[in-house]
Amino acid sequence: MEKLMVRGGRPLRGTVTISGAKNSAVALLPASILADGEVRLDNLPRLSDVAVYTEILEELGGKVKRIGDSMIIDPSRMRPVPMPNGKVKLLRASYYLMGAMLGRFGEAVIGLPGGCNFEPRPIDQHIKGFEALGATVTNEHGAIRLKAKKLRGAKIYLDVVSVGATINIMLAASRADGLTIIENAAKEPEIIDVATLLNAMGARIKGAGTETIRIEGVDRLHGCRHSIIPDRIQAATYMIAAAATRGDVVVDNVIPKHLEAVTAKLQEMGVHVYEMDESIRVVGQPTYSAVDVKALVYPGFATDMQSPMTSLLTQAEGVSILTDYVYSNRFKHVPELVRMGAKIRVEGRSAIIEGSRLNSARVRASDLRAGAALVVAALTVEEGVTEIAGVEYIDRGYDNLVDNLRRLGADVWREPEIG
Ligand SMILES: CC(=O)N[C@H]1[C@@H](OP(=O)(O)OP(=O)(O)OC[C@H]2O[C@@H](n3ccc(=O)[nH]c3=O)[C@H](O)[C@@H]2O)O[C@H](CO)[C@@H](O)[C@@H]1O
Ligand SMILES: C=C(OP(=O)(O)O)C(=O)O
Repeated sequence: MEKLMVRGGRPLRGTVTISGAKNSAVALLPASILADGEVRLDNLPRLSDVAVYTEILEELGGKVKRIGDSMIIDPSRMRPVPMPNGKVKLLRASYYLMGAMLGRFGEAVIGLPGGCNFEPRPIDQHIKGFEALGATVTNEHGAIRLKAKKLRGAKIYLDVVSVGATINIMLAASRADGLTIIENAAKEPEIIDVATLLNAMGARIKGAGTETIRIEGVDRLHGCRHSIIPDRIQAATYMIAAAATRGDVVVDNVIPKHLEAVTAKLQEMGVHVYEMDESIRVVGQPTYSAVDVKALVYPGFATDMQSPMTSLLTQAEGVSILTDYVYSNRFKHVPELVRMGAKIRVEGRSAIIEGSRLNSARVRASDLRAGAALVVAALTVEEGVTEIAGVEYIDRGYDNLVDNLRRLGADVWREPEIG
């Protein structure tokens, strides 16, 4: 285990290039299971979640070749190996194995997912979708067994807007007989990315990115080449860190449209933000106003950005209220920020944040974005070194974080965590 050491107080300056999106990559990798030829993914991020998923594909019998930031997956010899335990427990997105294996083999046994458990994260809508497509789904001691002789298209209305359920149903329905319609679908850019890959493989999916997705099932899906969209959450984190340190950073290789909610909120606080074609420049200012933030489904302010945003709001004058309407309890970063001197209290699904000066401390990341929040907070601290344990969570979702921050002028390094 390692910890991250941060000597803060230096404004971030320069350019950071954003990698491909984690939440796309962890859906596109299992989507390759559905093809009968080679799938090449470009702009693949270097993340522990991607490394674990690659090993899972190999355990299924896939041949995987990594060339720089690309990966070629040959799924032709894959088998429906049961995976009740093991690597599937290490990440949330292992649930996509259910939809992809059901689509390709008509069967799967997959342990309930792991990953960041900042609160209970049910998968009832995924299961409802698979059952509507004709699968039998049983929970056997914490592993989900799925079986279907033939999947049939169906109309599925999601009770809650769920990214994972929308993608999982798209994966299985691509190989079903007839038409599937998902109503109340999630609209996140990663869903469009998965639909783009599946369509390049020969699927017939329309409406991804809207609340109604129509999937006409096909008999076979073939290999293809696809470039993964930029990671809007990593990009938002650097934007927030640039503002928090009163720096001047160009965040490059982004789709500015995907970041509109964070851009608008930063501008409302008084941060100067300039959008270009494929980059965004963030210029920090000496003072910021308090603002209210509501984390919502896309195109709202993403829940994954709310923890780093909490850290930035400690730098504003006055009281900000941040409410998470997606995950009501996603506030495990708050006690750690309080340890650093932040004045924050949690009431129901809101964090009430008073502007305050932060100090260095020993803190622990309990999940990926809680870790990002602690990094942003630590970068603002004027004196001393902040020690952030739990770096393995941060490694799930930030490509090359230490080098990127150092290139921007931060004093950051990793050390072994002893004891
Ligand atoms: C790998 C991946 O892409 N992870 C993202 C994905 O997670 P994930 O796909 O797991 O999140 P969902 O969009 O499914 O969850 C949204 C809300 O719906 C609830 N729900 C979800 C499914 C279900 O069957 N039943 C149910 O009640 C959840 O508890 C949550 O309150 O979207 C989240 C919300 O944008 C992000 O925070 C995660 O980074
Ligand atoms: C919660 C997250 O990821 P996951 O769903 O993979 O745990 C995240 O990316 O912030």
